[in-house]
Amino acid sequence: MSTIEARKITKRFGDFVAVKDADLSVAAGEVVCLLGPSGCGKTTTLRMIAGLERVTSGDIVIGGKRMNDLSPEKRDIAMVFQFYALYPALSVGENIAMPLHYEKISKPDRDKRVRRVAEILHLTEVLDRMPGQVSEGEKQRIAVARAIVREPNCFLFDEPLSRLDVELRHSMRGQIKEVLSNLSKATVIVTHDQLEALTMADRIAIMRDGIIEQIGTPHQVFAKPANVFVASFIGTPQMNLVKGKLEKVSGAKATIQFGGERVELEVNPAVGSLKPSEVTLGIRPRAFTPVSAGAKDTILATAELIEPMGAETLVHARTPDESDIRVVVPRDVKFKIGEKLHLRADPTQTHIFGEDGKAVRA
Ligand SMILES: Nc1ncnc2c1ncn2[C@@H]1O[C@H](COP(=O)(O)OP(=O)(O)OP(=O)(O)O)[C@@H](O)[C@H]1O
Repeated sequence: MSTIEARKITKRFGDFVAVKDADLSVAAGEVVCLLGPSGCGKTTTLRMIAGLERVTSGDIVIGGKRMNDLSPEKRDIAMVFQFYALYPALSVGENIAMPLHYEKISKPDRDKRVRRVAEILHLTEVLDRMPGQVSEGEKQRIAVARAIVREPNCFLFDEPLSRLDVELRHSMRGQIKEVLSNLSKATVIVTHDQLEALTMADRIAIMRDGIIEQIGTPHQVFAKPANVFVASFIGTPQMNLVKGKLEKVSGAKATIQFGGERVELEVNPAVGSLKPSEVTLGIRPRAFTPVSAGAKDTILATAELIEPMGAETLVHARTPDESDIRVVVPRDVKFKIGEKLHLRADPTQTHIFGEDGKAVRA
């Protein structure tokens, strides 16, 4: 059974808490990405699962077995690091076969396994070459081939693509995802690149300051961020997060003072339980529709900077109370700098966060 469970794992370095009470459960065949800013504890979490770092408290359970006291080689996992070192004096095929030397496998079986993973990773053509004679993308695939050739219980990847250029990273994401989905193993990938997480993960665990803030599918963390941090971290351009004052809620309509205006917005019913208070409104840049002047319940803003982005245009605008907002419109919607925008926010993409920063949801 290929599963990974971290149960309330904590890691202290002296007085410093690098990871706090992290719960993570990865099913067989599932890819979970640990995503978060630098220093949030992603690598430490991965190293605790691998056994390269002891947990201060909590349990690591792999394949249903508690692993806390087992060394990395006894955990039946394969790790792929950012800096994969290939043996320069060995051929690609010999590099891939390396992990099998420690196992009792006959030479014909070993060759068969190397050929099979080489086929999966499209390396058959380069098996006889030396590492100096292959491209960076091929080197990365060799590192992955070396990890999967042993057929371990699960995989751990630490920033596997960060050394590759943008184009190669893009194609490798798809290739690694495809290989992993055919292997039915539990996999954890550490990354600080949200695009990598959104494209490769079945679920994403978003970390900040040693704490897992939210775990969910890429769609869940994007469409229903649990708090202001997740909302600000996921999505490009970043979600607009502006302070507002909730004045009253009646049914599905809330009256909110925001951007120098008093607007009535459609909200989810849970907002009805809030007392009048300071709130943070979260509106994705693509959730605004420009409407004509005089339309009701719109947000007024002045265009300050216009950035063409190909099929769309990013407009940086400022509300009368000096909040900066980003608005993305199709390329054919033209604005001039200094022009007044009247914006309607899509209620299904308008999030309300309470004073504690947590999303208010039904
Ligand atoms: N051996 C150690 N001793 C003391 N502090 C450490 C040690 N290893 C990590 N830390 C600290 O723990 C925190 C989490 O580090 P970690 O490497 O897990 O972060 P990360 O999210 O992987 O960051 P990055 O994306 O920059 O690699 C950091 O503040 C780091 O300085």
